Amino acid sequence: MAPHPRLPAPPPLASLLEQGRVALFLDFDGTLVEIASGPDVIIVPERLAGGLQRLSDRLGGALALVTGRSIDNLHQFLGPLQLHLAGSHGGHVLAPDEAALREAEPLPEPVTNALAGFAASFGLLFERKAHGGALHYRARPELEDETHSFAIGLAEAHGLATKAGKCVIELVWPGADKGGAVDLLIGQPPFAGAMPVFIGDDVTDEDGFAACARLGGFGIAVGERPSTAARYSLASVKDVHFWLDL
Ligand SMILES: O=P(O)(O)OC[C@H]1O[C@H](O[C@H]2O[C@H](CO)[C@@H](O)[C@H](O)[C@H]2O)[C@H](O)[C@@H](O)[C@@H]1O
Repeated sequence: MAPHPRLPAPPPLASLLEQGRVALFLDFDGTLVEIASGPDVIIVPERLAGGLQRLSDRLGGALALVTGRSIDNLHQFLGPLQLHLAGSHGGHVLAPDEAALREAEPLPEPVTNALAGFAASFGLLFERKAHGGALHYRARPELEDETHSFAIGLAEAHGLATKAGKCVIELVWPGADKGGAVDLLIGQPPFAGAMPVFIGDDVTDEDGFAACARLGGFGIAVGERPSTAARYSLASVKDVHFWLDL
């Protein structure tokens, strides 16, 4: 992938750490693992979980994964993790000992049924999550507009919110966003006082970039998607792994 057209590469992590403590907030899909044709067929490097754990130790525990996936789903791919985890776009946040820092409810059943029904009718993939539900149209990109209209209408009818991403639109509870996860975690002991840095590839990561900038840190956008709130960029998942020394 070509380098980001507008944003420079970040300074090396080692040089940031020479200046003071750093807290890292890492998106998962498209940042730590390559985008694949569906949520269940991603390829997770064997060394990834161990590498994240070592990086967290290097940062004194100031590392969190902040993902749109549910935390259970993340565990299926990475195994048990002694890390802070924010799933469902920040709607559900756990400390390393699994104490809940933020909890969320499942979506109402009629909403889940409506999403599943729409997916079945149009040949889309419905991803059922603990605290949300996603319609994936990667296999039928021509249905983007129709899928978005349906999801937005359904969300409005039930007082819910939507999150749009790469070939996906999801229904979530209002207030779930990655910036909120950063705001919550930066008040926790391993993160407090450290410079926050958020790395992500998708639209939903912009809230995380903006929160870090507001808190004196910055965002790093991954890939070619133009970012409005990041200060730096890295071209690919491979470059993220290199920058993090995973
Ligand atoms: O916040 P993230 O960790 O980036 O999660 C965002 C969504 O990622 C997953 O969907 C995306 O990745 C899939 C696998 O590569 C891809 O097939 C899909 O098109 C992408 O949108 C995940 O399935 C969602 O639940 C996450 O919200």
